[in-house]
Amino acid sequence: MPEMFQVLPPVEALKVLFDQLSPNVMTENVDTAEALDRVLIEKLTAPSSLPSFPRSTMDGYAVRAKDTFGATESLPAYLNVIGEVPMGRGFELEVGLAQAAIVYTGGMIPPGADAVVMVERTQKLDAKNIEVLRAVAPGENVIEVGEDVKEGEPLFDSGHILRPQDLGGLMALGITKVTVAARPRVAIVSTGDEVVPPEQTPGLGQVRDVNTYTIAGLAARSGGIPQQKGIIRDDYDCLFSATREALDTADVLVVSAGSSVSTRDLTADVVNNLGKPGVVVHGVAVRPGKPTVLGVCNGKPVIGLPGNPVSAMVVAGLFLVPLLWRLQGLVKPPARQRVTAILAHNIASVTGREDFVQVRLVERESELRAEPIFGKSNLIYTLVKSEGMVCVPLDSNGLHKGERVEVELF
Ligand SMILES: Nc1nc2c(c(=O)[nH]1)N[C@H]1C(S)=C(S)[C@@H](COP(=O)(O)OP(=O)(O)OC[C@H]3O[C@@H](n4cnc5c(N)ncnc54)[C@H](O)[C@@H]3O)O[C@H]1N2
Ligand code: MOO
Repeated sequence: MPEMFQVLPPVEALKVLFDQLSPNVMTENVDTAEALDRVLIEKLTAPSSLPSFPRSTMDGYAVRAKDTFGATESLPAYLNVIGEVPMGRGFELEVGLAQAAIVYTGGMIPPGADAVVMVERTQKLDAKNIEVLRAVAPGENVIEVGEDVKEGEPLFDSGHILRPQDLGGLMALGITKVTVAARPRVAIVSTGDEVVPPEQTPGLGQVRDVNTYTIAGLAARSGGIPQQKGIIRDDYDCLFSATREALDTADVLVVSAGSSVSTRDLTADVVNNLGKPGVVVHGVAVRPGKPTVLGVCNGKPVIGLPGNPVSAMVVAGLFLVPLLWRLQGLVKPPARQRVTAILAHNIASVTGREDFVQVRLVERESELRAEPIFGKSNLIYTLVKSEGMVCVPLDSNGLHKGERVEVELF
């Protein structure tokens, strides 16, 4: 039996892994239309101003503001209508003294005009003449050239994660292609003689594969492309050839189970033989998830997850998620949503270890309560029934009922 491992705090373990990786980020040029949630790897500035022509924000009449000064219902200004500004086209005529042009919302303000009177603030005298019942100030109801964004203005820094409104903003400027980080391909290999595919009815002593799917989900949410490589027997040669093949076409390898120290646990040996330097961390000061393997094989990161479903999910959250963002050029993963809640029960821990406890959030008397869902890490429905996790920090020996805690939401 091998020696029980030396555990490292999670932050240190992650640093050991990152220190072995190249800082280079793989990029690709993609259609902006397809770039939602991708990490931008270029600095973008506006190639032109928006809007590129002055636009009306109202349906009404484009006028020279000074021609309306002093106008009231009892003493209106009289203006001559010289035409109608068509939508999507320019307008030849200039609006001169005591003149107006019909304009619609979003239409171009014609030359000479500097404001728009809303149609309901006017009265039609005949086909060619109107009364203006209220004065407008210069610029009123007008969007100026560059009011949205000015030519040359910085838009996004490298490292920005593109949101729906960003895609719209880029398209408005005609930026139809962007350089983004390539999505890391994450090969997921599950091991275990007892693990069977979900579509199979488990025999005595067998369980359906859970981890492949929770890990694939986490990887996809972190910008990765999961590659599900199936279930491999607890046999060194089988696991070695399956993981070597998987690594050939992936950027990251995740092995579920076999990360502990029994004779059946092959992950560490396999990682040591897949490439240099092999295992860089075996054992992390975290519960659940202590028997974790982190390695690098010829430049590619490998994570050996403990097989218990809760442990696999916690460890993937601690290492796979930041790793995938780091491969996409982010030093830190985007902050997860958090809420503050009152802890409903004590959570025991010991110093020198981070504990992650799943909690259900319940609103009671307009206060949010975090109810820990205790259970063995071999379960999956403790995770399914919870909304987030509470972390008991390394230097704490527990959290007390009634304490305010931060809940990191799933
Ligand atoms: N003597 C010791 N035994 C164990 C220790 C220890 O320190 N000393 N640590 C325990 C802890 S903590 C964990 S976590 C597990 C880690 O085990 P392995 O990573 O080696 O994984 P297995 O033993 O193969 O599996 C553990 C458990 O998880 C189930 N499993 C595995 N794969 C899947 C899957 N894809 N979907 C669903 N469930 C899965 C498997 O059936 C086992 O029940 O070691 C403890 N033992
Ligand atoms: O670490 Mo095990 O992961 O506590 O269940």
